Amino acid sequence: MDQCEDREEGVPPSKSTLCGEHESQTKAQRKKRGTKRKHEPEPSCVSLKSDWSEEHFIYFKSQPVSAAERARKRSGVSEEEQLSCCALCQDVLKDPVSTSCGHWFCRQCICSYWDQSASSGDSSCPQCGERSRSRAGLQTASQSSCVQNVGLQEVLDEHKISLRRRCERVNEGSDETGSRTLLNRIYTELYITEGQSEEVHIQHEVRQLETASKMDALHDTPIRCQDIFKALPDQQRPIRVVLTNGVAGVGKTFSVQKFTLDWAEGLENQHVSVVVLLSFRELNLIRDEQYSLLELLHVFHPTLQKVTAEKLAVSQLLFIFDGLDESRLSLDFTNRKLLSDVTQKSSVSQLLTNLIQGNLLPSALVWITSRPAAANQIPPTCVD
Ligand SMILES: Nc1ncnc2c1ncn2[C@@H]1O[C@H](COP(=O)(O)OP(=O)(O)OP(=O)(O)O)[C@@H](O)[C@H]1O
Repeated sequence: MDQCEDREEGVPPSKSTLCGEHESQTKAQRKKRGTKRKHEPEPSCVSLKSDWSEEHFIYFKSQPVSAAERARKRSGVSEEEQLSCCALCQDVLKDPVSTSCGHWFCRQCICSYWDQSASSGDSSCPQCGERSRSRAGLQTASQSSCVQNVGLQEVLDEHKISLRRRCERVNEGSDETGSRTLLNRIYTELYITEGQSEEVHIQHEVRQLETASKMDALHDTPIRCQDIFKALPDQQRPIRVVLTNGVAGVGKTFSVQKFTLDWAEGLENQHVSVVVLLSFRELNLIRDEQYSLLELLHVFHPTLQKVTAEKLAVSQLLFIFDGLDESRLSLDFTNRKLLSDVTQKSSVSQLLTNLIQGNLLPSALVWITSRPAAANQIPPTCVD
């Protein structure tokens, strides 16, 4: 029997997997309505589209280089040196202020400089010549870093809005009419249970269903999808990598969408600063290309274009990879190519294996969903 095919109706739900709360109410009814089968877009297409995502276009933009950066590169002076020394008096900065191009001066030095050139009405930067904001607009160090953080916060807020738009409406079952329903209106709580990762990996999908009722009560603790990264009382270590295993049509995609929507609406998991929602179907399209993790993020989530490698390193990220059973990547966890730099280019498979193993962004959370037949692609040792 093809393990990936939809299962018969009325079969008891499996444990250590994701199950409909009431079989009669969720899976069976859904099957009658007809579970939507996912279709893979043509690989030749450069626009990525899924049934629940907006259309994304793959494009690259070179990182904008600030005038300050250009000037610094030209002068060969390090940023630290520039920040500690006034370019006018060449002494240690006193009451430091920055011009709009990012150069630092003692407040008194820059004000006297502009006073001297007042006749020409000039308020250009003495260092790079760029026109600057007036003296009232000069910024202190704390104001300047505040502006940078506000910038990042704006980007993250924009990302939340974009994910909210993407997840708030869904196609129900096989309804291809284009009429989309609000996820919150139809979402029913699913029955997710914790399982030993070894059990999940060795079990055949049908055996899981058959033996569901006989399994150890220890694992029979229902978990809300929003709590998927919260450790249970008897769990000692934090949960970093989660693999959610469930039969076809049981609601894995709905769960990751609900999780993402609640996060984007500011309701749950607010300790996560960026959710990166990806499906293996989308990743298949670039499986032969070389990307860095940072580029991957920018390509699939254009709202994150302004997020730099430095910001990624200090942000709590959550990567959601939906539908491992649809993956055409060859995830080789024995490959010794170690990646630890988010700007290092590699194959998508290597990016994923390094991310899952914790070599790349060791503090990033990872959530993978799969039908049981494909779950053994992730070694049990990598799953918390
Ligand atoms: N929590 C839920 N509440 C209400 N309806 C649901 C829920 N989960 C799933 N459904 C219904 O079941 C259909 C299939 O769900 P979903 O695509 O999430 O399943 P899946 O487990 O990801 O399936 P596959 O393995 O085929 O990808 C949805 O289109 C929806 O109609």
